[in-house]
Amino acid sequence: MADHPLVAVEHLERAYGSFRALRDVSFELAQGDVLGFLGPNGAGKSTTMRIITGNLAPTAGSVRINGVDLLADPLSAKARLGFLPEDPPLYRELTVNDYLRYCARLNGVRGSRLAEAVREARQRCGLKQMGERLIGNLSRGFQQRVGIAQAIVHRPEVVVLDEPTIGLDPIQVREIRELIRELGRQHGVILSTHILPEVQAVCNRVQIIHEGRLVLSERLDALNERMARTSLRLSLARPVEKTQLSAVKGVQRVEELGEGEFRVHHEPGGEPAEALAQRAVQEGWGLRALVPEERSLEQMFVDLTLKGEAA
Ligand SMILES: Nc1ncnc2c1ncn2[C@@H]1O[C@H](COP(=O)(O)OP(=O)(O)OP(=O)(O)O)[C@@H](O)[C@H]1O
Repeated sequence: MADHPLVAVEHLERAYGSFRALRDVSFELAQGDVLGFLGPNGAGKSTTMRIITGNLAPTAGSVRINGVDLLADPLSAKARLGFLPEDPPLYRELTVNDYLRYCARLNGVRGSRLAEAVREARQRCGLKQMGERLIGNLSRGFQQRVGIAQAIVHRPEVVVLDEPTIGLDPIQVREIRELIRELGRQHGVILSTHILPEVQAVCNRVQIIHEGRLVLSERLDALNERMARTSLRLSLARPVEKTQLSAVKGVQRVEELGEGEFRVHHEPGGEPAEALAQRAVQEGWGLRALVPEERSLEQMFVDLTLKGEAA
């Protein structure tokens, strides 16, 4: 089944009564992908995650997990999936080993494979020494590791993580992010989060959902390239016409921001900063500042979800 995408979502729709929470959502996840799934509150992230993990039926559309249709063959499709919900279903009164054994059995791991599966999940999640500890006595960070261990104990091809670093301290956040990167080497990972730097730290793809529609789905390296500098912020002490600035070599377009402030747009890589500085000195424009501007993921998120701009 190596030729299938790990996850293939096609034309997903979900209505709650007359409200359309998802509209024609389609995307794929490939082996090695760590996909950051972003969206403002109420955009449809949880609905999508619940459908993909087989916990909610779509109104229309299909989901295939490594080629297996989730609706037609849910048991087989779900065996290929691991899920860490926002509130992991941990049994505080069980030891880590007992809990992981229980989860492995629920996912069809039996017999001699059981002990090996639990040992491997513990090892991969940094819980090697924690097997006999009660879950209720572990720190929040270690409990989160147990939550991730239960998601991978049956060696699924796809791991879905919902807000995995919420409520952790900065050191624990770093450790869990490192673990997610590590998971990406052996599984396809879908990571739902509100934390944009988290996406930049661990994901190779990013997807933004807004009002039930995907408004961005892109590789992070391509997105970073697109967000690379394409404008300069220029501040001048004396009055200057926009046309004088547009005439400088390399300038594509000029926005007047008021009080001697301008945004000067240019081609990626074709920065006209030097030419502008020279002209400002020659013409006595009173150059106060000339600073490259970068579009951040946060800026793009705001543009797409607040202002409804195209990316
Ligand atoms: N059972 C339900 N009945 C009616 N409307 C619902 C139901 N579940 C979700 N919705 C609505 O569907 C939309 C999408 O909800 P969803 O929980 O998927 O959003 P989300 O992106 O996960 O938001 P958040 O980040 O706040 O969890 C929201 O407008 C929500 O109010």
